[in-house]
Amino acid sequence: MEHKILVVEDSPVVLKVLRHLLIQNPAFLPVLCACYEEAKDRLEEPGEEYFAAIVDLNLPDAENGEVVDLVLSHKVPCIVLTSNFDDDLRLSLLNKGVLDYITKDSRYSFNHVIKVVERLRKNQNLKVLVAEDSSTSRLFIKILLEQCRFRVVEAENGQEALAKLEADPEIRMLITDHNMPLVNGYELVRMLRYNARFQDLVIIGLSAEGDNSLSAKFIKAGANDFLKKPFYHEEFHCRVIHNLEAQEMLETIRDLANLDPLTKLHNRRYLFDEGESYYSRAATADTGVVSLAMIDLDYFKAVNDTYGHMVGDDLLAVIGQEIKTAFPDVLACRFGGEEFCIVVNSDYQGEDFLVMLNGFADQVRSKEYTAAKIKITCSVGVCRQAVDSLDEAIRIADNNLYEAKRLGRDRIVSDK
Ligand SMILES: Nc1nc2c(ncn2[C@@H]2O[C@H](COP(=O)(O)OP(=O)(O)OP(=O)(O)O)[C@@H](O)[C@H]2O)c(=O)[nH]1
Repeated sequence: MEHKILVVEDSPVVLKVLRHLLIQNPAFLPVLCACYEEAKDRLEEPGEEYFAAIVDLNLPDAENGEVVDLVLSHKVPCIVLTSNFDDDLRLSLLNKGVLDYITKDSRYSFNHVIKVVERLRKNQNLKVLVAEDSSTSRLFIKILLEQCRFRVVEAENGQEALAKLEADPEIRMLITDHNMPLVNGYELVRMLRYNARFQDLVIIGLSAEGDNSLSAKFIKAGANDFLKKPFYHEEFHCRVIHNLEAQEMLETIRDLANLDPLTKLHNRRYLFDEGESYYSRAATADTGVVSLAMIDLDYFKAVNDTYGHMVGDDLLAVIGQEIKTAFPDVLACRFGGEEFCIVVNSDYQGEDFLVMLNGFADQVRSKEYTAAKIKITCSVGVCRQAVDSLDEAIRIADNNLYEAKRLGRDRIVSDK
């Protein structure tokens, strides 16, 4: 969906620069206005919705920042880009609810503005939970977050917060007060950090003024950051965004380390890191036998030779997707080349793993893939017996895969 960005600026050069930077992102459609009246007409046009506005304070027909009130009265997030830095003016603008106040002191200022708009676009897909028993405080934080286009969920106490986090995996950030009934903020953070599911949740604690030990306690329990109340909303925005961006960067690095870039399945390294725990758990916790399958595409070299390496890549990517769809929530990885590996617990989806593998092989055989309409089959080797380690399971499945190839391909060979 395209987002209209209103730009109100009397300098044609600045308008041109902002337009150029905004259109680099196809999600943005800049709407340029050279004066207050033009902006007013645009905003009042029926059915027009603006995602954000970038405004200059000094316009030929409105010299004292009137455009800010105009934009805010239409409930459009407003970013001020101005040539004069003035502390009092900055404070008064931030109090009005301006999202950011950026001075045109270098060419980096323009990039900063674009970064703010891009952040807003990402925020609209992110849910933030505010856990706070005071409704006034909760509403204040909710308004601050909604200004940044976050989707906000509320909880009145720690227990409700926990229930909402359990029920809604889309919540990416928790902002929690400490003094709450049932479960307090500090206990809530401790509980969450003991649960692997919430490792990636960004947590910001709120501590009351004068309670110096609480902020440290929050951090020790696993919060990413804390804010002392009362806080200035510029600091609030900065901390929220910085912590979110740090977490996003961490996830990107983790993806780069663990995912195969072509198929988006896990890579071999991840299989060896995680797969062993399936077998150790099965041995110690009596969770049933783990099954492992090696899936190898047949005569894949011929695909490369006939259609070229790029088409071969496309085919591998689409087969990766097929595996993801056919076996959701399993440990599935690209083992190497045109070979894939799947590890499942015995209770996986309550279905027989061999039946599922047969269904998958039937589906691959019946389809035509890529623009070149390629027909392909796969051979599968399976290990379903109880073994002590991942290495042992791979060795058995690999032998069975070799046997499937030897018997003519397009088949599944399993040890039981
Ligand atoms: N396009 C593409 N090809 C790859 C990639 N990785 C490995 N291959 C090719 O996969 C082919 C595998 O060939 P072989 O090991 O002979 O296997 P095959 O042709 O599938 O024959 P069988 O396995 O015996 O049925 C080779 O041509 C590799 O170059 C990749 O990332 N992209």
